[in-house]
Amino acid sequence: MKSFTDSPLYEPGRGAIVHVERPPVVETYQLRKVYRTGFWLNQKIESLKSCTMTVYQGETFGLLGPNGAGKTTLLKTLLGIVRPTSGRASLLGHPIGDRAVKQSIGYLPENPYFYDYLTGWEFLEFAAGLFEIPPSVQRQRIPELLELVGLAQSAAKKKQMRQYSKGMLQRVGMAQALINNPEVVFLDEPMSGLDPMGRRQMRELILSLKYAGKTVFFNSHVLTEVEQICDRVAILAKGELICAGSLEQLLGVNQDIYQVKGIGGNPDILKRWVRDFTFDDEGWYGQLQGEPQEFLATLRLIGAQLISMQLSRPSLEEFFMQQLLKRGITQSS
Ligand SMILES: Nc1ncnc2c1ncn2[C@@H]1O[C@H](COP(=O)(O)OP(=O)(O)OP(=O)(O)O)[C@@H](O)[C@H]1O
Repeated sequence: MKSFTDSPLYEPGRGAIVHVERPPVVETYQLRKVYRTGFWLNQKIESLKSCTMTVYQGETFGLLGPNGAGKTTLLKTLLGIVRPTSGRASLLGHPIGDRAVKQSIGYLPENPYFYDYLTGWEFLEFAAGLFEIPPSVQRQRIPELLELVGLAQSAAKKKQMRQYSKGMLQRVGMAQALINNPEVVFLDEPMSGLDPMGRRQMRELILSLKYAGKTVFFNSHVLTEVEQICDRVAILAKGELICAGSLEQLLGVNQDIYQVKGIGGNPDILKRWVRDFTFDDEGWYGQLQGEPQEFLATLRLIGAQLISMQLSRPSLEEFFMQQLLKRGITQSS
């Protein structure tokens, strides 16, 4: 597979240059963050190294990377929670940290702290109060949001949050991130701790935000979900942005390799045509080696039936692992 870094769209250190007509919402230029730790603050941890990237309006953008890559640091820097050591960044055209922008952004932290003794409803009223949303608007918006995130009104009104499951807390957190009807939503590991059904609902919710024209920027380890919902992704490793682009740009479509699946026929003949030939109750499958037309003619001759034949491309997970291995990263920190 051709690496994205070989493509003309890629400039080392600058990530992808994608010509999109939409205005940029997030822009960073050589952003760097060094944490100082230790008793004398004499130990340095370089969490972000010269990070330059752009996220455009209306995009669903996924930031990927192993543990300790610097994803949360980047998100917190954009939100003005962490001060960059050097470099520049802007959010909705304003320098990061500008208070005027905070009205237009929503944020779901990775490990949110909720007030245990408040009900979900009371917590949302509290969050709405921070944005000075009038009570009449709150009365309409809170039930709408609860419905959107799939949390029952009765649970939100009656139960204190210390009695909530991880999934319920994540839903309240998401409702809180949307309370001000933000233009840009930052989600740090939104799928974490959710069961398959919860992940699916979160995925649908993120897609509904995208269709509503919001820009969604999220960090995730769940690459299969990212592959299904993101317009563009970037990979961060050891504080460095190693690539960024749309899934087509990063994964490409390998024109030569077809994944084939079928039933029947003589396995000995099929093995000559199908690499990694595998056979189970549902039939046989593998990668076609040879001319598709000749293969189809052979199938007719041996009485086999083709179920599917698709151009293959690596999954995002395979691409992700390749990129890390290329840089000698075999373990997360
Ligand atoms: N407040 C801090 N003080 C010192 N070091 C920090 C601080 N916050 C993060 N770090 C370090 O910076 C590096 C990047 O951490 P960060 O949390 O940004 O990574 P991450 O990609 O979000 O990881 P994860 O996927 O595990 O959440 C790590 O080595 C971490 O230990």
